[in-house]
Amino acid sequence: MQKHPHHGAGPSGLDGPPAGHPGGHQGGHPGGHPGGKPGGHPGGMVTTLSDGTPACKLIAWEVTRSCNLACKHCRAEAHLEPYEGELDTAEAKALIDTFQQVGNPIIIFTGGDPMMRADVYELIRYATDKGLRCVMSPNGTLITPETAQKMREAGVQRCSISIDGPDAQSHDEFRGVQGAFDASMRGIEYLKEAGIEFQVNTTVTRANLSSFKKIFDLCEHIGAVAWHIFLLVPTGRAAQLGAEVITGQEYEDVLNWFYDFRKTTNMHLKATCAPHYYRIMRQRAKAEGVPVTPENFGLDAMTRGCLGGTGFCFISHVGQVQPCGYLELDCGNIRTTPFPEIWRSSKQFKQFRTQDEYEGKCGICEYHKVCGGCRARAYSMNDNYMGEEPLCTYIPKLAERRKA
Ligand code: HEM
Ligand SMILES: C[C@H]1O[C@@H](n2cnc3c(N)ncnc32)[C@H](O)[C@@H]1O
Ligand code: MET
Ligand code: SF4
Repeated sequence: MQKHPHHGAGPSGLDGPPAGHPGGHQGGHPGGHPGGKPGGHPGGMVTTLSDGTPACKLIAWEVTRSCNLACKHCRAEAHLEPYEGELDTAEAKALIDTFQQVGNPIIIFTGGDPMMRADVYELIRYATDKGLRCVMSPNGTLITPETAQKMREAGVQRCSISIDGPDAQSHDEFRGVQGAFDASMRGIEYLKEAGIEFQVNTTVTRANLSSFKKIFDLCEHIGAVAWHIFLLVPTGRAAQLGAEVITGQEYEDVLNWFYDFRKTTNMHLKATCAPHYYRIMRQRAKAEGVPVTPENFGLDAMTRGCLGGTGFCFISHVGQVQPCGYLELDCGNIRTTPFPEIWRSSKQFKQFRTQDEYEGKCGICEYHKVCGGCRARAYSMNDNYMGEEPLCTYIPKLAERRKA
């Protein structure tokens, strides 16, 4: 394997991508991507609604905010006690009834811990019966053989389990509860026994930067079908974690490592909240003379960095629609405005769909269409959700020309 010239020695002791190439590639991985996974997701082909609005491909729905963990970085500042004003079963079903008016999105039943909501299996069954692809993101500690079976019967297609350190000590320290790592690993075994596939989600911070490869190895070892990395957004409890935000250069390095890792594995690797990965992927592919086509890069060739408001949205525990969970922007509430109307007409969503509305570098960048910058970081770090991505080191061609 050829190492990228600028990334031969990674940050904080990263020691390079794993050797060998077991034929892994992003292409035909049977992962649950919006946009048409092989043999699944019928709505994947819908790209535009009849009025020209982009179709919604993925919805993260916070069915409850309650959670038994106390992660240091939690955007939701989730706690165990029940929250006031969560949607009841009838409201939740009425919301599900509206989803297919905006496409045929994958529904991520998230939280909090979605297992804290007693009727979650009933809701998933209801959505599955309508033909929606349903996935779930429990933290894994509460899964038992019985609940794994309930998930299976409800039609859950995949679970994400967050792992933020390569071992119990580092993971438990970050997630705020002793024993969380072992409990999540046990939960994963129960999922496997029930025949439910799982992916690992990892938030990259200064604390786990040097363990990046170890976490990758762990994901392979335990049999994850995918590894999704999230880059810390300093919001919620993470607003106090400024020192955990890595630098723009470290960020470039991590994403270059990520690009190299994908050549060595059958896991599907996806960078979420790291929109400039899609720029880096193109820069690297160009340097290697590899065209960015679905044959070579699978669905990564067709998606974009930040999907907030363009192909993705978040619905909070009380029905507030947001571009994503990390950006608490009130784009409308499903209790007062039908969800499809918010998707089509919210002022902020329309802004996200128009390059001229973007400010700073992101507004003039030639990679805009494939990146978009993290709107949540622009807001949490610089108070301007249309501002430039604070952690991008790239200087757009137009900016360079203007300087010259
Ligand atoms: C199939 C199983 C999947 C699970 C269980 C899962 C889980 C999650 C969870 C829990 C979140 C965060 C929601 C929140 O709390 O704010 C999330 C966010 C996200 N996921 Fe996934 N995901 C899955 C697949 C995918 C796929 C296939 C994609 C697509 C390309 C995707 C793209 C995203 C995006 C764009 C976000 C939003 C990040 C942001 O808020 O900026 N996910 N996912
Ligand atoms: C869906 C994923 O989002 C992660 N997550 C929770 N809070 C934050 C934050 N402030 N920044 C980035 N990721 C976060 C969870 O740890 C989970 O892995
Ligand atoms: N609790 C789940 C996790 O940590 C999903 C939501 S995180 C705000 O993965
Ligand atoms: S990040 Fe997820 S698991 Fe951790 S406290 Fe928040 S909701 Fe719970």
